[in-house]
Amino acid sequence: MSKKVLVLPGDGIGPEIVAEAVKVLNKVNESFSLGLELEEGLVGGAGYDAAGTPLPAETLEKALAADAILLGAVGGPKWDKLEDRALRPEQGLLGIRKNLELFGNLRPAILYPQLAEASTLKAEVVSGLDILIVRELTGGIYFGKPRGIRTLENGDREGYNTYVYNETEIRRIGRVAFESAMKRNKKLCSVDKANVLEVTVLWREIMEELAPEYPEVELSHMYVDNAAMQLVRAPKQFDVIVTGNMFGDILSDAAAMLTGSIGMLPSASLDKNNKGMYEPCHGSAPDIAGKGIANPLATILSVAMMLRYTFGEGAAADAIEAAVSKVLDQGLRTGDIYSEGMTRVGTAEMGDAVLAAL
Ligand SMILES: NC(=O)C1=CN([C@@H]2O[C@H](COP(=O)(O)OP(=O)(O)OC[C@H]3O[C@@H](n4cnc5c(N)ncnc54)[C@H](O)[C@@H]3O)[C@@H](O)[C@H]2O)C=CC1
Ligand SMILES: CC(C)CC(=O)C(=O)O
Ligand SMILES: [Mg+2]
Repeated sequence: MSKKVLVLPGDGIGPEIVAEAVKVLNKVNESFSLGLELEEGLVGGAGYDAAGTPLPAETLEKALAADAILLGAVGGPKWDKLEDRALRPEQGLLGIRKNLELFGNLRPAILYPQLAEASTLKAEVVSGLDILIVRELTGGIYFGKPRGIRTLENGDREGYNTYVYNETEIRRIGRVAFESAMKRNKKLCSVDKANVLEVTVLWREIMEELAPEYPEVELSHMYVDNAAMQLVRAPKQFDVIVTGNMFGDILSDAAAMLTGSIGMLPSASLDKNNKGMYEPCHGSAPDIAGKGIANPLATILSVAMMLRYTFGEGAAADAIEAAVSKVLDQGLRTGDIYSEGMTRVGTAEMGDAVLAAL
């Protein structure tokens, strides 16, 4: 069986954090004899600069041929002035997600006990936090048509997007969420805005329709505004959350802070066969790019998810997660998770420490 990994560093801090994750991947590849073959590609602003498009044909070809993709992040101010939005770096990322049908986005928010001080919430509210946000990733308002900016007859300009989901899309992400809940604490909260948006009335109906197939799972529903509040009030009431593309994007950034930093949140974006793209939940962080201070742990933990979900290499994944825990035990902290008395380290030092802990 081929085991190809495509590495797409992208923009901003992307290349810095991916370099550390690749060191870790190479190390476990060797020590666990995983037989992975790595190759690199260009995406996002890097793709645009080299080939005039955020998703060069060669990158898409490599992505389709790969079993897994490791991505850093895309985008940044350098490309913000592009008038044609189809050429923005983010479209390269969305293009991969759509072309590869990576509809199932798993975003675990886990608080490492060593980081209780770094969480925005009090220790008693977050200790032991381990929740999973299941976000639909290839539909909803990020992809719905029509979309654009048009000029009306009166000369006013109008921006518009379409929030649409068909039942097939809802059912398949619903199944991912129910299956995840079955493997965890059998508690699933579906987040929507069914008091206002018909698309989420259908979302709620389909979740209810699926529920009898998973009688052990306790299904509840919550409006997204309340869910945002509950996440920062009492996050441990949740186990698995399932929601649409945009709500999941927003809620997962909020959940990140419960774990200390967005630099701690990994993700898996899976197709129906568990082929996947793995990336940190954060963006290209232009404000700290090039300074060597970004936290590489979300990307390193994304490698662990890749080994577990796509390659079924649980032991290698466990080893990476244990190594991350060990460096936190050693008191090493990048700036985003720093608290008094700890040792402040840069991106490469953190990566090297994980490598040594392996
Ligand atoms: N998956 C992707 O490639 C994503 C790309 N973006 C793009 O990234 C660019 C910047 O977007 P922002 O809204 O600023 O979000 P961002 O996630 O890049 O940054 C938000 C804040 O978090 C900090 N941060 C993020 N990752 C960090 C890390 N690993 N270590 C330490 N601090 C970290 C940043 O320094 C910044 O203060 C934009 O072009 C945006 O479109 C945004 C989100 C996801
Ligand atoms: C292009 C965006 C949808 C990326 C993002 O913010 C995310 O996936 O979390
Ligand atoms: Mg996001």
